[in-house]
Amino acid sequence: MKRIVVKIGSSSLTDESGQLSPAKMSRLVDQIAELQKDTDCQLILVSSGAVAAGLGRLGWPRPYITMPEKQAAAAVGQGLLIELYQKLFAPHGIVTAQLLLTRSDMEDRKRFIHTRNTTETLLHHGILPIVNENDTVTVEEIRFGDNDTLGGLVALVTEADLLVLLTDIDGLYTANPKTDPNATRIPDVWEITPDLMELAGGSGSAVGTGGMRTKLMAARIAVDSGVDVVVASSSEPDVLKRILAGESMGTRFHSQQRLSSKKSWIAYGPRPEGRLIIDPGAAKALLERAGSLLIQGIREVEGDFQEGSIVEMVTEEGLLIGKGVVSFSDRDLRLLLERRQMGEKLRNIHEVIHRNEMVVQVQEGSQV
Ligand SMILES: Nc1ncnc2c1ncn2[C@@H]1O[C@H](COP(=O)(O)OP(=O)(O)O)[C@@H](O)[C@H]1O
Ligand SMILES: N[C@@H](CCC(=O)OP(=O)(O)O)C(=O)O
Repeated sequence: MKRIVVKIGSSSLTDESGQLSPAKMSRLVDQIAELQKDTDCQLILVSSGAVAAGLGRLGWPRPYITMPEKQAAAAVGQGLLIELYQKLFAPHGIVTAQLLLTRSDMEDRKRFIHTRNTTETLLHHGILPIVNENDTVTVEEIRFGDNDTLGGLVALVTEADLLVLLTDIDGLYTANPKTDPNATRIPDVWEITPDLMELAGGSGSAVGTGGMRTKLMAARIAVDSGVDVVVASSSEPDVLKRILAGESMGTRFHSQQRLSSKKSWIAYGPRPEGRLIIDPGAAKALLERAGSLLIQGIREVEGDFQEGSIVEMVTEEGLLIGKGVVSFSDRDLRLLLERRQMGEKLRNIHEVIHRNEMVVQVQEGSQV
């Protein structure tokens, strides 16, 4: 059984006037329904379009709206979006479910697991989850900000096999083809390097958010979690079926390894609440011997955090070595460092971050 997350961008769901396009949506719905019925695939849809649908219905001009107006438009539009999906999926006998998530649902381990359990239950009963950001309640601190990142995290939560980002362009190009006519498509990506990130620009349409840049960020989350990613054009006939049949379409980002679900969550779920400055010996043990972080390797403690919080491990030169679940609060760690300074050996203190609870970054953005 294959599990596929399909993310559809606003431009693929709306017409030139910015309103939801039933014609575009039904073409995509028919493909998803066909896959769900005729293959052994489980599908999860991440759909944008709430803001566009709301603005379209209300007739508000996009360039002049405030954040509360955008959120109000999303509240109107999300209802319209789901109503239309339900109407289009019903003739196929498919029941849909709406999941509205915020960043904090991914940061909190319990809420992350509840999201996973709910999704599993829906899939088990053959119900199609349709996910969007809960735009109405999100303030900057708890926003994903774009649905590409949300798609990457949904692929991580659901331990998907494939993430398909459907958009208005047939993949990643060497430059934004809307501004550079010499740009050529890149069919395969084996490593998302900083140079590749440089190629990706912002959105090319009035309704899109993030452009190719956020698609690459989403691809990084997914490939690090062992999920292949395809960026392809939503208007290509039978695009989903052809991708699943192995046809080379758009740009495929190949995953190299599969981190455990817990490690993927540590890497991309929560924001770190503090930093541990570690010495060169500890950095070497983490990078070369996959060791745990011991109290002896810590030089300094920064931030306010509790046992169980996620913290970063950084060298004195500022190089980020990794992230992990810390076993002590910042207060207790500071106390232990003071006691060490006073000559105590601290031999009976167990790991500050256990190796099973950490993700080590050998270079920016890649984990082992
Ligand atoms: N290097 C690039 N290759 C392809 N597209 C790019 C590139 N840089 C920027 N883009 C832009 O990204 C857009 C797709 O992203 P976006 O507008 O956010 O769509 P969506 O609403 O589907 O998420 C393309 O239409 C294109 O203008
Ligand atoms: N949550 C927003 C989507 C924001 C977004 O990322 O849009 P897009 O770049 O079109 O995928 C909405 O439903 O309008």
